Amino acid sequence: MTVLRYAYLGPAGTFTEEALRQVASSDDAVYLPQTDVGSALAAVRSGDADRAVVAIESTAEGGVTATLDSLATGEPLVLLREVLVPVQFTLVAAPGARLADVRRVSAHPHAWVQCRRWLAAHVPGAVHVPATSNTAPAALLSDALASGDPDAARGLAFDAALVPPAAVATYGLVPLAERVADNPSALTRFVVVGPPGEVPAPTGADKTTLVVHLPDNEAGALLAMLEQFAARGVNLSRIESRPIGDALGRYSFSIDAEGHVTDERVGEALMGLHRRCPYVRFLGSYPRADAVAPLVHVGTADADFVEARSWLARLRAGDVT
Ligand SMILES: O=C(O)C(=O)C[C@]1(C(=O)O)C=C[C@@H](O)C=C1
Repeated sequence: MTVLRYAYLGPAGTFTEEALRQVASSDDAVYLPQTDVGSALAAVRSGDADRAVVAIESTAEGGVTATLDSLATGEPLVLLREVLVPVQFTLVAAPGARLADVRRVSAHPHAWVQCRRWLAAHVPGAVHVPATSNTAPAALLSDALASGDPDAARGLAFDAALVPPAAVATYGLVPLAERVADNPSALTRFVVVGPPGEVPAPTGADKTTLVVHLPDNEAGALLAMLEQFAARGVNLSRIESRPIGDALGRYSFSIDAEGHVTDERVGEALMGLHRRCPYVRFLGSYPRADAVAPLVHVGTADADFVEARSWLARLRAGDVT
């Protein structure tokens, strides 16, 4: 059995690691924690890892821009699978700390956004100390407590940290508050990313992710791009614009479409994009985590496209009956 190496946002205990556990147990795979999403994807590009697991979208923030931007440029990578993880936090601090004394809270920027209202209500005026991941401050606090120096924890840049509930035990920390979240149903969507070369087989409930640039200075170019999907009955579940970065006003569209590249309607939409748009990057077709099959509208099933193509072939052969 090939043991795959997975790069992901560490240190241990992140939600990303929770997503990775749904994909491969640490008994059957090598876990390679990284300091950021860009490094996890770079490890796949350089061949130091076989796969990366990265957050791509959350109910709080929408697209994870570090992931979207890294996938949109550079050596091509493809998405192989998606995984959903419910997200709630535990506020941790050194033993003996009181919620009323918390002035500085360390948190990943996405965690901060997901808990903003809770923080305003329970630690009003607390300053955000940004962290590179949800467990980076947990590791710092744990090291400070383990050092045996009673002043080490006081010397940290924060009084408390928002961490994934599972990280509390991993780092031997004390919870100050649990189930911290503005939205108790918050979800983060993660993707498993690999080098190009394989497209997961269609399941009937799939997603296709694309990066599309529009022609410059063309009125209605965005509408024309969207029509490629609409005319073929392809529903979009996410579309967002990201700056291309070379000039103001130039944007790249990151798109999740329902369906698989082998579906006729998705294939036809892709051909339309290829004809109309200056740049289309295919980031893969993979099974939907919720396994919900798309609604197929009248005239957009595979058989409808096949039949329409043979009708056209008959017309071209002079058969107009
Ligand atoms: O995986 C983690 O724990 C992270 O720190 C990253 C991340 C993210 O990038 O969105 C993951 C889940 C939460 O939405 C907040 C932060």
